[in-house]
This record gives sequence, C-alpha cells and structure tokens, in this order.
Amino acid sequence: MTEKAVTMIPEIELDRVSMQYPSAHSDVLALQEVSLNIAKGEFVALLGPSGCGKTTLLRIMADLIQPTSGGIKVAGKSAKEARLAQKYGIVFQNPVLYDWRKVRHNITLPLELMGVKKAGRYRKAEELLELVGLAKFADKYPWQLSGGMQQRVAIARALAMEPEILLMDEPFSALDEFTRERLNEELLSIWSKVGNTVVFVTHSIQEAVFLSDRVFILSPHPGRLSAVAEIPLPRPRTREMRNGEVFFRLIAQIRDRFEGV
Ligand SMILES: Nc1ncnc2c1ncn2[C@@H]1O[C@H](COP(=O)(O)OP(=O)(O)OP(=O)(O)O)[C@@H](O)[C@H]1O
Repeated sequence: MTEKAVTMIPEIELDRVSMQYPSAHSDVLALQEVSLNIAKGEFVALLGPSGCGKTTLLRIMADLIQPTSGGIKVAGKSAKEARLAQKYGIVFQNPVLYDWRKVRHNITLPLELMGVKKAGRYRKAEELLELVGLAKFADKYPWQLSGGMQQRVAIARALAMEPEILLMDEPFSALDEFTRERLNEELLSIWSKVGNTVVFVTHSIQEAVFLSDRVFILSPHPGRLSAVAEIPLPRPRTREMRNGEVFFRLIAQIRDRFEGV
C-alpha cells in the first residue's frame, strides 16, 4: 500500500478475495486472495492480460457477483448495502443504449426508475449532457451518434444518480486509438469536476498510466494481484505528457512486470 492511499479515506477494501467459477470439467480459480484498498476520490486501473480476473473483480466490487471467499467493504459497509444505496455507476465495454429512446431519455432512465419527477430528470440530463459535451445531441437517437459519442452517453447515464464510485469495464476498448485518447482526456476532465472514485478496467498499459493515480497489475491463472504501480504524473494530465520521458518510463516499468507472467 502506498503512503498516499494510507493517509486517505478507504472507499473500497478487499480482503483476500477469491473467486472460483464452477465448471463441468474443472473449476476455474478466477481470483486468488486479492487484497487491496482504493481511496475515496482515487482513480485506479485494474490492468492485466485477458483472463486475469479484471471483470470478475469489478463485478465483485459492484455486488453483481459474490466472491467464494474473502471480504469486501465499501465506505465501511457491505457491497450489497453500497449497491442498494446507489453508490455505483457502471459503464461497460458496450454502451448498451436503448435505440428507441433519444439521448436525453437514455440518460434520464435511471432517474425515471427511481421516480424522480420530469423537471428534475430533465434538469439533470441537461447538466450531464453539458458535462460530457453532448448538449447539442440531446434529441438525437443513439444510432445517430458515433461509437465515442455513444460511450459518452453511457458515462452520462452512469453519473445520473451521482454515484460515489464509477466502475468502468474496458469502456473505450472498442474505439479507434484517436477517439480513445480523446475520451481518456475527456474522462479525466469529467472526473476532475465530479470528484468520485473511479475503478477502470483495461488491458492497455498506456491507458492505465495516462488515467490513473495507481495501477493494480493482475496476473492470470489464477488471477492474482502481482504489483501496484504508483503513477507520479502531475494533474491535470495533458496530451503532451503522452510524449514525455516519464510516461514512457512508467510504461516500460509496468511492461517489465508482465515479463514472465
Ligand atoms: N461465469 C463464468 N463461469 C466460468 N468461468 C468464468 C466465468 N466468468 C469468467 N470466467 C473465467 O474466469 C477467468 C477470469 O475471467 P474475467 O472475465 O474476470 O477476466 P478478464 O481479465 O476480465 O478477461 P478479459 O480481459 O478477456 O475480459 C477466465 O478464465 C474466465 O474464463
């Protein structure tokens, strides 16, 4: 654990979390005794090759699945209590938007489900559309938008309930590199305004380094936490930093960690 995180309030605490999926042939040990703390307001990445248990870990944090053993606390409570208290916003790889609803109505959906009145829903949608830079597209349908814009709608929707924790599962991995880099910058700009805790799953070292305060490096078979890398790049992060020596050195250091994994 880094000094920085110790001095901050822990938001998510995992204590020796293991996950074994039953299988007809032999059970899959997707996670083995993963312990980690994420501080309130921190931006962390879960990084690792395919099959190392990143999505499983994120789903456990979101209380979508329960670990086989080990404990998880979110703001001192159980993950289930956190879920019921609407502490999470989740963004998946695929934006999962409703094509028959306008952008505005995709964003207001969680508010509708919570019984928020129309005026309140619309006010919030305006605010979020502004935040993600889509104010002009409120009345378009998702199929009229590019992939990157659709993912921004998904982010806005995930933020509708003002979640303390934003869980993102490879949200930009289906996008081209230019769009992905731009969305990385936009996400950081959004995060600097919202100030919530972000857990971001990726298998891109560059993306993890550019975005995060700390990178949790996972290794596969079974999924384990193999290292934690602190990212000392100052904030706000800028496009120029991608060409800097520090950025390249951090990438090389993390890549070295994967040697032999
Ligand atoms: N529902 C399930 N039933 C059985 N095995 C599963 C299930 N979900 C995941 N697994 C297995 O658990 C391991 C970890 O999977 P997980 O999807 O968490 O990894 P990941 O790091 O997110 O991979 P990727 O980057 O490919 O999405 C893999 O071996 C996977 O096949």
